[in-house]
Amino acid sequence: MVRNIVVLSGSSHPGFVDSVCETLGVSPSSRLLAKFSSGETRCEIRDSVRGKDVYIVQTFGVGPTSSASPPSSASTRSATTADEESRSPPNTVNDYFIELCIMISACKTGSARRVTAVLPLFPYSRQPDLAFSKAGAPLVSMSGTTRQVVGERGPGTGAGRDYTFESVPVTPGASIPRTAGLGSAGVDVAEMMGKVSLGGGNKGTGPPAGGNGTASPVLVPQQQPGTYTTHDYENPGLMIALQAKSGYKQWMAQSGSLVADLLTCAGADRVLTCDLHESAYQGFFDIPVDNLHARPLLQRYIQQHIPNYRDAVIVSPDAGGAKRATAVADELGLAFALIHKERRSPKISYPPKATMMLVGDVAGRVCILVDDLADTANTLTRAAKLLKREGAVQVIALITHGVFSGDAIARINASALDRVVVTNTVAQEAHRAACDKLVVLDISGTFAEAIRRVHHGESISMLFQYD
Ligand SMILES: O=P(O)(O)OC[C@H]1O[C@H](OP(=O)(O)OP(=O)(O)O)[C@H](O)[C@@H]1O
Repeated sequence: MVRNIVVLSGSSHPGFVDSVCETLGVSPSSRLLAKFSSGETRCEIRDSVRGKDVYIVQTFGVGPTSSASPPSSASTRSATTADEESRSPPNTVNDYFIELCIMISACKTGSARRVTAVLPLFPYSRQPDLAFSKAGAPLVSMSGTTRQVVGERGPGTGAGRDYTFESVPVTPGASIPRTAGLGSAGVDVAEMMGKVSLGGGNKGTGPPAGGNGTASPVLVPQQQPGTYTTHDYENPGLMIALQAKSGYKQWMAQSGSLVADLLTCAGADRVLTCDLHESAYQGFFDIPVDNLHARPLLQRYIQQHIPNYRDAVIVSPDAGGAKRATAVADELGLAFALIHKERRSPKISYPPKATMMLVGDVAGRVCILVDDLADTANTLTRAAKLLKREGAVQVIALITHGVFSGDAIARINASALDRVVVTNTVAQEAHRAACDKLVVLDISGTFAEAIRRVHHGESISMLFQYD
C-alpha cells in the first residue's frame, strides 16, 4: 500500500482508475464531477488533499462508454447532480480537458503538495504547433518560384519573401482592406461563406485574429460535420487552394503549446502519459513529463499469442511510426516493412489523392502492424487491404491508443484486419462489445508502478529495459 497519496479520477475512464488504485492498494478519492445544464463543468474535491501527493487520471478518447458512464460515483452524487447530468450533453475531449484543469486547480487551491496529471492518452498531441509537411518543413505555398510562410509565430513580414527560420508572417489581411466578417478585397464573401468554414485546431469560430503574432483560425473547406481529421493539416494542396481563394495566410493554431501552457497554468507539477504521438511534445512543457511505453506489453503479446512469430513481419502503416515499429522489430529480431502513406497532391485540389506504397516483402507471412493510435482506423484498414493484396496470410494490428471514433469499429469489422490488439488507455468496453476482432490489454499496472515510482522519487526509465 502506498501512503500519503491521493488518486482522483476524471470522468473519462473510471474503470482504469479503479484498476490503478487496486494495484496501488488505495481507494480512489472522493470528488464530485457534473455539468450544469448550461454545459459548464462542476467539480468538488471531497477528500482533503492538504500536503498530499495528488494524481489526477484523465484520458481523452470519446466513445459510447464515456457518455454512458456517470461522471462521478454514486456515493458522491446528489439527486440534484444526477438530474443535472441527465440533462447534460455527453462529454467531449474538450470537456474532459476542462474538467482536468478544474480538478488540478481545485487541488492546488486545496494545498496539495504536488499534482501530477496522469493522461494515458495525451490530448491534442497529434496537432503540431505549425503545419508541417511530411518532409518535416513548415507548409508553404508555392507561388511561382517564391515560397511563402504559411504559419509561424510573430509579427508580420511581407508576403513573397524566402522562408528562413527567422521569418515571421504578415498580419492576415493587413495589406488588403477588409469589408465585413471574413471578406477581403477581391473575395466574394457569399461564395467564401458557402465554401469554407473556420477551423483552427478543432474548428474554432470567429473572425481571424489580427496581427502581432496572434494565432488566427485556419480556413478549411466545408465538409460533413465531424469528418475532419488531423490529416487535413498535412495537406498542402488544401492549404494552397484555400489561400488562393481567401487571400488570407493560413496560420495554424498553436494547440500543442497552448495545451501544455493550460495544464501548467492550472497548476500541474508533473505529467505522466504514454506513447506520445510526438515524443518532442515533452519539450512544450517546463515541468517534468514522463512518457511511458506500451511496447513491453505489446511485445509480450506477440511472443505469447502469435504462433511462429519469428517468421512474422513487423509493418509500420506510415512513415511517421517507422521508428516505433522498428524498435519492436529490432527487439524481437523480426523482419520489417514500411507502408508509405502519400497524401500530397501535385495539383491544387480537394480532396487530395492519397496512395499507399509498401516497402518490404510480406508474401506468405503474418504481418503485425504497429502504430501508436487508431482514430478513424482508416490508416489501419487501408494498410491491411494493401498487405493482403501483397500476399500476407494474416494481418494483426497492435495499437497503444484505440480511440475508434465515428464508424471506426464498423470499418474494422468490414476490413481485411484479422485482429486488432489495443491497450486500455482509452475505455474499450463498448468497442469490444461491437467488435470480435478486438483484443484489449490492460496497461493500468504500468501506470500504477509509474505512480508508485514518482511518489517515491524512483526512476521511471528503469521500468523500460531499453531506455
Ligand atoms: O486511424 P486514423 O484516423 O487513420 O489515424 C491514425 C494515424 O494517425 C496518426 O498518424 P498521423 O497520420 O496523424 O501522423 P504521422 O504521419 O506523424 O504518423 C497515427 O500514428 C496513425 O498512423
